[in-house]
Amino acid sequence: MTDIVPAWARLNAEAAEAAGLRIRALFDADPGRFAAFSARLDDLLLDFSKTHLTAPALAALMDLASAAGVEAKRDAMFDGARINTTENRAVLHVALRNRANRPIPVDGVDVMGAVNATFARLFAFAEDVRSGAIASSTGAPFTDVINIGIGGSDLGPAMATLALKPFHDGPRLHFVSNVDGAHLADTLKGLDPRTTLVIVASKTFTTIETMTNARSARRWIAAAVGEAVAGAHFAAVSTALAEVEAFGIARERMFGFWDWVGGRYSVWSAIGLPLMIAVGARRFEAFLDGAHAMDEHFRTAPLAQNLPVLLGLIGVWHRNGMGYAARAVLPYAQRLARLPAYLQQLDMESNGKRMTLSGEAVAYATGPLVWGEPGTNGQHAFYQLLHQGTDVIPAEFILPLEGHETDLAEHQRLLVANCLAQSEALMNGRSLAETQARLGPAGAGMALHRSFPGNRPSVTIAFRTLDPFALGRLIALYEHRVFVEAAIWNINAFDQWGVELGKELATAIVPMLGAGASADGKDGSTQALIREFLSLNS
Ligand SMILES: O=P(O)(O)OC[C@H]1O[C@H](O)[C@H](O)[C@@H](O)[C@@H]1O
Repeated sequence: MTDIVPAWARLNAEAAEAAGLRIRALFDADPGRFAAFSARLDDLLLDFSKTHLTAPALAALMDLASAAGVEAKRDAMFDGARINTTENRAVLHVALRNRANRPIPVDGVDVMGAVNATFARLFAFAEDVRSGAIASSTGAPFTDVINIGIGGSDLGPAMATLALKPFHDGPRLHFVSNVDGAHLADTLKGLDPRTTLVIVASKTFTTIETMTNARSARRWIAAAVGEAVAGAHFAAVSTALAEVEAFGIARERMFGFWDWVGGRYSVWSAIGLPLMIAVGARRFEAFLDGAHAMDEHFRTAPLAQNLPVLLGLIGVWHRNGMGYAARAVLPYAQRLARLPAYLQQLDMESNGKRMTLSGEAVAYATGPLVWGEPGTNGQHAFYQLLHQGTDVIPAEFILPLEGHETDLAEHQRLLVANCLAQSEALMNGRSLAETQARLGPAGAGMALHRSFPGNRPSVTIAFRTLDPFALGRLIALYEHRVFVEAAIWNINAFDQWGVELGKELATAIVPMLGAGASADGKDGSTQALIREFLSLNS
């Protein structure tokens, strides 16, 4: 293992050199560039040739990975070590898709027994809801399922349910997360409480938004079917049995998971129940199979061909070497519309940290701002800034090559052409001279406005088609990329203390928005905003 300090220094030196290069020139100088700066796992292709990375820079990144102990840290996660040190927990979302049933002991007990038993219950429940064997209190099959949850108890199943729309053959799915009453009200409008199943999904079963929405949904159901049988319309996904029972959901309608599954890593657990109901148990298993394929690849492939390692190193290269503060995630697939939001939680809640694992302030930048929208929509909105703005934002294009709409093949060609055109345009730009030549003398005054600096990096992740297996594999790729970056930054990717302060203050402000409680002691702005609210709501 090399020492980390010289490894960082070497990376920075390589980055300083590479920053002076034109990406396009790297292709001109090396016909083998694509082969050298791409990697694949079956049909999944990671193309990082349209970046400033050079062979010595990649070697420096590999050294950094080794100096940071990425492999040992990875193995510790897969072996069930308590790597989430600030919460003293193991991190074992990989156990949920451990399809080979490799024993994974936590405190000496193999977790796979509990995992498999829980899946057996979940799959039976999901299939019974789909077939109507588990029916509503009226005896009619459930036509609609509402998942009430937030953060990791919403984004995963909501993202995946949309992504796998062509595979839906169960009841309709709806997701309510925001405590804004508009979310619940708009969702309930048009639904029949007599044939609606509500899944209350909360790891802790204390999250204020979820519990508030769940209580209101319960009133809506009970008003239609009666309090005595309202429970037939509920299921719960949680790690907190006592809280679930206190809410009035029967033990047999509760599906558990474990403290070693982080919220943003929980789509593979019982939190995936809505997806199981939408697409069925077999396809959910294919989703797990895809993640397992990526887990095995991450666990065993040499670092230089290891997709999550490479993607993580590219992240470090852009964030630390090149100094870019953001990255755009741009899926060229409308059904991946919620993927950027999902990745925002996965990435920013994991790596938005400023303390090292040993409790010192980090001396380098950590997690970037992650944002995006599907293409081609984004092209007509914010790509202007990507092409001509003053900041360079590396883009990650995600591209399923085959669409499901075979009768709309022309759409797919247009979609793919646009994706390829964008990475080409970002890299090549259009020089002032070329712009002048194209515009001719008449357009001389416009040439500066209409030229493109280019030399803007991007990565393309392409695969055959968006199906359950490919989605599972893609999400696992991103999970492990976040892991690799955290390993190099020496931070804990698995806690989220940064969300607590706001929750605490909100709880204290709630009474101040009702009658009587004093806002004394609050700052002038907060007091004035409270008065503003009270003047309209008293
Ligand atoms: O599942 P729950 O316990 O309701 O938590 C829901 C979400 O809220 C928390 O504040 C965390 O920021 C998230 O990581 C979590 O996924």
